[in-house]
Amino acid sequence: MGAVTCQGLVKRFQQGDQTIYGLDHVDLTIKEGGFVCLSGPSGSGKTTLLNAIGGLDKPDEGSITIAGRSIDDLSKGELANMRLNTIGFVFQAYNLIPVLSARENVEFVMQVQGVSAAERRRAADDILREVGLEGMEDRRPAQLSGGQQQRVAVARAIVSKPALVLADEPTANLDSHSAEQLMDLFVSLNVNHKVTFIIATHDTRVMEYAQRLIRMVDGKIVEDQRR
Ligand SMILES: Nc1ncnc2c1ncn2[C@@H]1O[C@H](COP(=O)(O)OP(=O)(O)OP(=O)(O)O)[C@@H](O)[C@H]1O
Repeated sequence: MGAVTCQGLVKRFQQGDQTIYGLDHVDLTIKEGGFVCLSGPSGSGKTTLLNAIGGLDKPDEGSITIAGRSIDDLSKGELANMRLNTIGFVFQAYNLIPVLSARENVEFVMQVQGVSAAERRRAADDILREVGLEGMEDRRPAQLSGGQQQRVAVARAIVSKPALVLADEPTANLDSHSAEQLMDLFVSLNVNHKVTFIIATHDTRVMEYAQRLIRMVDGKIVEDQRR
């Protein structure tokens, strides 16, 4: 379900009178259940690639298939639906809603999906326990540490059991212990639920977990290493 195919992706950005290639003819196939890290220097196109795969930013050229379905011609509404039902996003900035508790933050997506209140609560509490936040369900983000907030963000991203998780620098603000816990959680979802992971990172601790390490430079894939 979580397979991804990118063919001939090009994304150009205009910076003054210069054209920058965020993506420069990227071809990439990731199988269902893949655990892939994107590495490369700052500005090499990792976020641009995640945004294209997640349907957040349309490439200028090329085509993308997610879970066997082309997303090239989807409307904004259809893309939003695909994100809601197929993809979990984990960003460096946790994007939690400050006035909501951890549980309410996790429930929020399910509310949009139309899940009943009782089922939402059960699923939110289950996933918060799984990420190690039992007993903290009623705390607001400001009452949690950075690592704990990141785990709420992860719980929110995975509560609906997406086929694909896209993570952009998920450990950037985490201490070693929290980073390790987060990666163990990702691996267990990958192994037990066959969730496909694509993780953009500068963090060598994260790269050690990759089945496949892709290196980008100037919008191009320059190395694709399978382990
Ligand atoms: N909205 C934008 N407008 C103009 N240029 C952009 C935009 N988004 C990205 N770029 C440019 O595209 C290139 C790729 O950026 P991208 O954010 O994908 O890199 P990255 O590998 O994720 O970097 P980092 O590791 O710093 O997060 C960079 O040169 C960046 O300046």
